Amino acid sequence: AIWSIVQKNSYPKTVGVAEPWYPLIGNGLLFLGQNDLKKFQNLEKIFSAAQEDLFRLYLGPKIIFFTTDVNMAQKIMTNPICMERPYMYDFFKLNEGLFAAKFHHWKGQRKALNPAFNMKILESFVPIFCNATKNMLQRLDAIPARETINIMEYLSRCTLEMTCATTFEFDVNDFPKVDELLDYMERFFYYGAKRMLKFQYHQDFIYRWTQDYREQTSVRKFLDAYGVQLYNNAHERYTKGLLTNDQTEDDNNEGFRKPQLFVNQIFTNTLRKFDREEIIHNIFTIVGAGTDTSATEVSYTLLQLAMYPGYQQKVYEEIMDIFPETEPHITPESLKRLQYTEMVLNECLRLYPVAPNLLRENTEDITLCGARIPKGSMFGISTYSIHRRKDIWGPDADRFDPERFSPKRSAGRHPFAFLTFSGGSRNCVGARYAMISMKIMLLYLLKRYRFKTKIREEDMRFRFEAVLRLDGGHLVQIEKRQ
Ligand code: HEM
Repeated sequence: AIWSIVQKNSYPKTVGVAEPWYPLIGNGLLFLGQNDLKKFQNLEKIFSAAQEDLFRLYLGPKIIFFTTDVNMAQKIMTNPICMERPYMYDFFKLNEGLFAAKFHHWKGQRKALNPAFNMKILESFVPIFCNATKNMLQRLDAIPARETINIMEYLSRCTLEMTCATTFEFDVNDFPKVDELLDYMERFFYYGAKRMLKFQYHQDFIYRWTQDYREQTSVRKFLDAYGVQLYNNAHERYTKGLLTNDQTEDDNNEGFRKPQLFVNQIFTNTLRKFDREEIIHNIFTIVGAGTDTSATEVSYTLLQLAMYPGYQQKVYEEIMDIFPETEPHITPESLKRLQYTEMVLNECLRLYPVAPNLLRENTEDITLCGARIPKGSMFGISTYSIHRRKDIWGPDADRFDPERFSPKRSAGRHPFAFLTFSGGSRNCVGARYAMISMKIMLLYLLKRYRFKTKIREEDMRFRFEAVLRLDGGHLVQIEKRQ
């Protein structure tokens, strides 16, 4: 107890402390015994009350130096000595993949995999995105009129189909238990995020005795068996010379490029050799990072449009104006013309950032706000709070207003004011992939249906999970357009 008091007072006042704070447990009372809803609310209360650019949150003896300030966020996220992933990312057990990898490991991987998300490759994915969306429409068509559905369930199945098909040419519709697979993936990430806020579970030797550990392990076993099967299959194709990195156009089909699947990129990478473990972890990373995220953001967007029929009509009119055909010709270029739709999407990405908090670690001592912070410390950037700062977004920052992203109002905005895809070189590698696929989903969905909801913006409550989860789900009714 004495040591924790000494530790608390060893920093200057410029680096505040979240309250309530107690010796030994630090800010633990904000989370101990609280449900996921309350945990989220308590964190947000602290963040919105923060006066200092940098303040400390104590999970027991562990400190996280949090910020809700854009300049501080930029300082941390662009500093090469703050690119490390803290130990908490180990809880996801994907350390050999891009998302959770330690800095020395990550650097070479990221350089080698950046080209796997270039525009030419993304363009070759467009038919896959369209097909997955059309399959979703078929499932939605079967829903009786005026029935309330959680649209997220349909969207996550659709994005799983997209990520599996673009990662390793796997059609999830051939898999007899797709819903089980989705459920397992969601649960796997859920346990990782839950463990982050349970500091008493941070030590492996304690966690190993918990029910959560047993459940996370059984979920992982299921997913691992699956990952190994996929790896073996891809490896066999690779040894037979069937995985190539060929990006030339198909002679018989003008303008058509064979989709350059992620697995091809990784097996045939000329910049770096990936071993078996790295390939399996990266496959899980891409499918994991690309499925729930895009589905969540499109769900929030549809819900928001259902709340505001005027905005929905405006997006619909833009879509019909640019893509009036039943079978529109879609390219990343033509999607760029959906400017109002993009403003709406960005506004939803601002209000509902899928990762409400980002974490980093420093590999060398650093001085911030006059305090010397030793290497190996943890930093937290609250994107959710930055996105709702009234000094940046105006007094109505909590309100949905797509005009905030008009070119005029965006001009001069701080580059770290909008962090849904994170910032600095450890940002989201799939951001363009996500934007293209999300626009395609919105395009088809809004062309076909009108969305309605009984949910009101002020009633929305969030749960602390791996992604920003809406309590009660994204409940909407769909009405087929004539
Ligand atoms: C709307 C959709 C998405 C959002 C909001 C989003 C957001 C993010 C964020 C915030 C991070 C950084 C986390 C951090 O700094 O700690 C991240 C990392 C990452 N994302 Fe995304 N993401 C989305 C879609 C995707 C998609 C579709 C893919 C792949 C197909 C993807 C792949 C990744 C990967 C591999 C990383 C780790 C990057 C690295 O550490 O180098 N994401 N994403």
